[in-house]
Amino acid sequence: MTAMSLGTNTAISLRGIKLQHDKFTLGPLHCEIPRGMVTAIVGPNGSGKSTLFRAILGLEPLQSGEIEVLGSKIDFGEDDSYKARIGFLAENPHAHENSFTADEKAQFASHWYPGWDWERYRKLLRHFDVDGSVKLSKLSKGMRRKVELAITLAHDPELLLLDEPSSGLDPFAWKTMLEELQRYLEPGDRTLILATHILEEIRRLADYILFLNRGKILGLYEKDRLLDDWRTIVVQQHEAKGFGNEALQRTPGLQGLAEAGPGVYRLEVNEPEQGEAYCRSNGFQVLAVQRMELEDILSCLIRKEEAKR
Ligand SMILES: Nc1ncnc2c1ncn2[C@@H]1O[C@H](COP(=O)(O)OP(=O)(O)OP(=O)(O)O)[C@@H](O)[C@H]1O
Repeated sequence: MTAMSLGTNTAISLRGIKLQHDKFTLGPLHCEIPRGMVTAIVGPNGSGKSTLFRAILGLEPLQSGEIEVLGSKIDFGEDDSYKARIGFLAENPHAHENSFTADEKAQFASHWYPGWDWERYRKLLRHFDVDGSVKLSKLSKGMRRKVELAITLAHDPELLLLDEPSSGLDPFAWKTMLEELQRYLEPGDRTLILATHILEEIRRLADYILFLNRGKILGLYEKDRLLDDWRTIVVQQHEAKGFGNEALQRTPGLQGLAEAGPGVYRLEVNEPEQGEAYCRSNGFQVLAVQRMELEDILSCLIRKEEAKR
């Protein structure tokens, strides 16, 4: 680990990191994940979200590049004291912990984390409605998830990394989880990074969306900006001009274009005002303009990326 070199507004800096697993390559990734914010890591199955978490925790040797977390440069297998400031919830429970009860696992964690707070742990278990004296192997998947969440939150980490936190949770437990995460974020200086497929989680929690596809970062987007900027515009060509969409290919901010009927086109744009004005001034009547849902924006980004392959 080396001295502080990160800007105070950065929680994690990925500087050209690259690693390889058989046929899967993660990276090279360049990105600064903001501090004091919630970043959702979003991407299709197998895009590398869990691998990225493991790399951030120094559990994956890098082929190249470097990672800085909360001001500490990670040296694989070296000093890992920075981890006491992090809470990590893995995607799957660890089988070697099956014979422990939740309280026994918490006891173990309490020695490791200086900020451990038994009162907070017990409150979280009560709120999640789970019994800490039951062996982890005897708990249902969702119950065990709740225990793991309580243990991850009990030391009030500066940086919280959650890999698909709601996996297995029923809708009531999911709501409790959101409440607890919102409570965790209340002081305003906590950084939460979560990998998730649940769009409602992203809508409710995320400030930023880090979009991964096939081991590459497609972008780090400010969520509100993404939702404000992306629109679908449906246009119809004036008959006198004849059919053809060549002019539409040059629409400002064009991200996607499809024919929706004879002379009718559906555009996806991220410069809505300029895009609409351009269509009007190029012989198209604007039939509809609509904000896009997050899932449509994300699938458009993937389509664009796949088209490059
Ligand atoms: N230890 C490993 N050895 C070999 N391949 C691995 C290993 N870990 C991950 N992979 C491969 O790396 C790729 C990325 O996996 P990863 O679990 O990071 O994706 P993910 O985005 O978290 O997926 P999901 O959304 O399904 O959880 C996959 O192709 C996976 O098979």
